[in-house]
Amino acid sequence: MSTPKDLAPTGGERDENAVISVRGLKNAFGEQVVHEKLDLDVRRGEILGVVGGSGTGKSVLMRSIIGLQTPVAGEVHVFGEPTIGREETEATNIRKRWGVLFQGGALFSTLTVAENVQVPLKEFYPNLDQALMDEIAGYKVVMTGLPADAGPKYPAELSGGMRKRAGLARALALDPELLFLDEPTAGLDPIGAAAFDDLTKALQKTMGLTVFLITHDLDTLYAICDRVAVLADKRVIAVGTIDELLALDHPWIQEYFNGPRGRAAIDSKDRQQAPAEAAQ
Ligand SMILES: Nc1ncnc2c1ncn2[C@@H]1O[C@H](COP(=O)(O)OP(=O)(O)OP(=O)(O)O)[C@@H](O)[C@H]1O
Repeated sequence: MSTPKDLAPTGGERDENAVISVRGLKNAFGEQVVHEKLDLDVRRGEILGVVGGSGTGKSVLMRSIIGLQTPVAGEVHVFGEPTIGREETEATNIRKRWGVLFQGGALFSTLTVAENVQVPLKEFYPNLDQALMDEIAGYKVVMTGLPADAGPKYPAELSGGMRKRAGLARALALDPELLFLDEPTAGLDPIGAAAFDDLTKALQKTMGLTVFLITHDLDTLYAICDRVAVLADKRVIAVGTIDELLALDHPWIQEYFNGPRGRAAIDSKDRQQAPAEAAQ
């Protein structure tokens, strides 16, 4: 077996093809150090799954990348541009190019679905004609698999799965190149979760999206992630395909991927692939 060191991001020069590049990141809350010397590259066009035990700092990492958390030290580049300490106009120009689905959808409860989708449009393009905004919102609602009549509904009138899709519609409002998803399938039933995975994969393919996806969902990792980054010991200890990670001698990685749930996810993937291969 190899060790996590073999797949650990090495820092050093930024990869020119990386959409997100993190070097030497340190985050701390008082005495509690969450990240130390964390390096990570996310390649253009990939779905990168980000996993790690609860409290290892997956959400804090995402918040550092999108500028909601100011790190103690380190550098973050997105689209080749540094994101820390930028002037407001420069930061806005970078922010326009990504969309974020926060845990739970984070919809504004007093706004309808269509109005939620229009929030980023109004923020970044305040002079857009209302009719055009309605048209864009309607298109995004349908694009995420919601019925067209979901637009005028309020979040409280939607199921959990529909709320996630509405959050995704808002994240896609500005046709982003990069999408951040924080535990998108948490709380969904297995069929709803699989459908959301399919939607994410389809969007990645059709829009050429790069996706940074935090998840605990092993089925999601197997179904749609090109590579997986593992957070432990305050940094990314390894990043690679699941097969590459499975070959690593690390207790958490072995327990996570080779434990009962990991094996069930492999079985489920094998069952899904078998009919397709038999049909060939
Ligand atoms: N604003 C904050 N103030 C103080 N501590 C924080 C803050 N945000 C996060 N933390 C702490 O940082 C650590 C990492 O939190 P984070 O939410 O990133 O974990 P996570 O890996 O996403 O966990 P989970 O899988 O449970 O969602 C936790 O110990 C958390 O309590």
